Amino acid sequence: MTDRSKGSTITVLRSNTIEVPALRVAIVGEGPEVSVPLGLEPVTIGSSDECQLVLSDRRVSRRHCSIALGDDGIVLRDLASKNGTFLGEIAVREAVLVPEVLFTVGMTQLAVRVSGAPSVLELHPTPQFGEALGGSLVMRALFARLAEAAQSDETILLLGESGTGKELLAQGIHDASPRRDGPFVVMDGGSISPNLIEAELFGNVRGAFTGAVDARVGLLQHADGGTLFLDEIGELPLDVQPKLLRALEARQFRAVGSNKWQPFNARIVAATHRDLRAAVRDGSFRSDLYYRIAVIEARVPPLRERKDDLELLVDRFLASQTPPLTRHDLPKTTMAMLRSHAFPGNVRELRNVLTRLALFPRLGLDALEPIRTRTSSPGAQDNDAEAWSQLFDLPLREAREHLVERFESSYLEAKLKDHAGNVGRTAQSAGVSRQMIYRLLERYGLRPGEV
Ligand SMILES: Nc1ncnc2c1ncn2[C@@H]1O[C@H](COP(=O)(O)OP(=O)(O)OP(=O)(O)O)[C@@H](O)[C@H]1O
Repeated sequence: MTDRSKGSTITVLRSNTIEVPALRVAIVGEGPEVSVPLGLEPVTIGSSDECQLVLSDRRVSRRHCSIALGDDGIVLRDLASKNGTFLGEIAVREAVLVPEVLFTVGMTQLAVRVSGAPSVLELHPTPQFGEALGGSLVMRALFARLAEAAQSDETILLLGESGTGKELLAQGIHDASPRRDGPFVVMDGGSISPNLIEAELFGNVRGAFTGAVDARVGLLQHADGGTLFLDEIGELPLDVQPKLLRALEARQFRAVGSNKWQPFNARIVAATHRDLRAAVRDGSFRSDLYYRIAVIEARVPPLRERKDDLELLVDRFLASQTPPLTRHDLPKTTMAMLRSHAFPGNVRELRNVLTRLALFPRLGLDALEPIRTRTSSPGAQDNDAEAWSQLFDLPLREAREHLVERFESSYLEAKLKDHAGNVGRTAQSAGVSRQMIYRLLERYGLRPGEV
C-alpha cells in the first residue's frame, strides 16, 4: 500500500470484521461540492437517472464508468463509454485510484475523497444466508445485517432488480427469525389484478363484490404466527395503500365487505425492483407507507456489481444438475464469458444460462441469448423435443421454472404482436396490470416495439 492510498483501503480487523474507509466520489469544480458516498457498493457515473452520480454533460454516456472499493483498493472502470474515461491524457479501461487523483469523463473532472473516520463493519461468518449464496464483501455485509434484523419484528424492505434473490432472502429472514416455525406466505403484488389485491391481502366476506361467491381468508391471516412477504410492493394500488398502512400501524385489518376489525400477528418483509423514493416523489407511492415499511431498508446489489460471487453460484447451479456437474465439465472459456456478461436478469439469468449449458454444452456464447431467439430459430422443434426430455433430469422446481419462463416469454411475445406492441392493450387482453407486462418485458429482455 502506498502512502497516498493510506486510509482508502478495506482493512481486515479480525475474522468477519472489516474497517471500511469513509470515501466520497466528488465532482471537482467551483461552488458547493456535489458528491456521493462510496461504500461496498460501486458508484456508477453517467447521464442516466439510474446512476448514483448523475452528470448532465453531453459527452457523458448513460452509464459511463464505475468506481468500486474492493480488495485491490479503489478501482475505476470504464463501462464501454462512447468518449472514454481519462486519467490525465490517458484513456483507461480499468485503473486503481488513490484519493484526490483527478479523472475526467466528458467535460467533468472528478476525484475520490476521504471524508472522515473509517467505520467498522461486521460480515456474516459464512457465504450463505438461508438458501442465498454470496461470498463478496457486499453480500456478506448484507447477510450480517439481515441476520441481525431477523431477530426483531420490524418491517424490512428489500430493494433490488428482478432476479437478485429478494424472495430467497425474505425466506432466509423468516428461517433465521423466532417465527421460523410459523408459515412463510408470499403475495406477489405484480401478478395479481389490481382490483383483487385488497381481497387477496385482507380476505373478503361472502358477496363482498361480484364473483365473491364465498368468504375467503386473506394472506395476512394465512401468515399468522409467521412472515408475510409482500413482493412487488411498488405495484400496490394507491387506494389499497392507506389500508395497508392502517393495518400495519394498528396491527389489525378489515376483510373486504366486513365492519369487523381483526388483529393479526405476521411479520412483514416487502420487496420491490422499483425506486420507491422516486415513486414517492412522483406521487405513485404514499410517503407515510414508505416510511412505515422501510424501517430497515436493504439494497440487494445486481450480479454485475458482485462478480466475485460468480464462482460460488456457478458451482452451486452446476452441482444441482442431474447428474451433478463441475466447472471442468464446461468449455474452458465459460467463466471468462460469464465474467464479461452484464446479466440484466441477474442470478436467475445465470442459473438459466448454466442449465442451458448443462443441456447443450456446445452452445457457448449462444447460451447467453434471450430465450426467444433460440425458440424461434430454425430447427427449434428438434431442440425443443430434446430439451423437453432433458428437463426431466432437472430438479422439479428448476424444470418447472424453466418451462414457465419459456412459456411466459413466448406468450408475451405473441400477445404483444397481436396488439402491435401496445402495452396497455396487451395487459388488458392478458388480464394483468401494465406494470406486470413491463416487469416481464424487463425479465425477458424484450422491447414492445421490436416484437
Ligand atoms: N444469492 C443467491 N444464491 C442462490 N440462488 C439465488 C441467489 N439469488 C437468486 N437466486 C436464484 O435466482 C432465482 C431468482 O431469485 P428470487 O426469485 O429470489 O429473485 P427476486 O429478486 O425475488 O426476483 P423477482 O423480483 O423477479 O421476483 C431463484 O431461482 C433463486 O434461487
